[in-house]
Amino acid sequence: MTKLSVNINKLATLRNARGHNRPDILQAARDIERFGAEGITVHPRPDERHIRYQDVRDLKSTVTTELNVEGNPTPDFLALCREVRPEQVTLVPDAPDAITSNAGWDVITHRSFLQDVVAELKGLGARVSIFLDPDLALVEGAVATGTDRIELYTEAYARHYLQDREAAVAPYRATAARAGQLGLGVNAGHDLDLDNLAWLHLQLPELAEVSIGHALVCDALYLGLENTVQLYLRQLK
Ligand SMILES: CC(=O)[C@@H](O)[C@H](O)COP(=O)(O)O
Ligand SMILES: NCC(=O)COP(=O)(O)O
Repeated sequence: MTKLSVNINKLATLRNARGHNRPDILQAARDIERFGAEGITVHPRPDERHIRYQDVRDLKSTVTTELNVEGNPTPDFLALCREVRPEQVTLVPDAPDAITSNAGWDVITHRSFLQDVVAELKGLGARVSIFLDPDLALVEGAVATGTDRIELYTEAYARHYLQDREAAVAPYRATAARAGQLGLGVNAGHDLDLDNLAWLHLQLPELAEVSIGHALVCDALYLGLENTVQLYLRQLK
């Protein structure tokens, strides 16, 4: 079974557009869980342009499924993880000014750094996942960090899906299969949507979790949040 973790960054973007608390992202997280999602994902960025560090603290006592906190393990981010102890931490090598995540880890170059970070986070009780490009050559490097899971960066899959879905998914299928053989769990995320999700799910039997935000929140503007969460869940059946 593949779990759906809803990324609520874009609800915080909307809230931050005014100085008030509308939409209330804590209430939204509760509702998203009530509508059937199995996790809530947030990606606090250093400029706090959407999710704020205080949101992560507040979400920890609100979320009853699993809180997945994504980010680059800077000293501030690690201090937040020590305080909040999320169920899952997804390490993403973002530059502070990145518009959105745009690459997975170079797990070879950063092996020793990642080993230290993964060990500390696991010591806090978190499951750790490492954001990774779909590249077979990287899987053993990911194993060497001690991570529990990888999160496959699906931007390229989403970009090529409509042209040739078989070619688009092939590197993901191979990378997920290798990860599974080596004992790593497999998550996926970035630009997944109602068009491309079912095919990825069908082709990757290892897929434990998808985290989806941007497209899901856009769809919710037209379809409503409850209906949208359920439509995404249906793609994972
Ligand atoms: C890690 C990842 O794939 C990202 O998609 C991220 O969580 C989204 O962040 P933004 O909402 O800031 O684009
Ligand atoms: N880890 C990916 C994520 O949380 C959401 O990415 P996106 O759906 O906003 O592109």
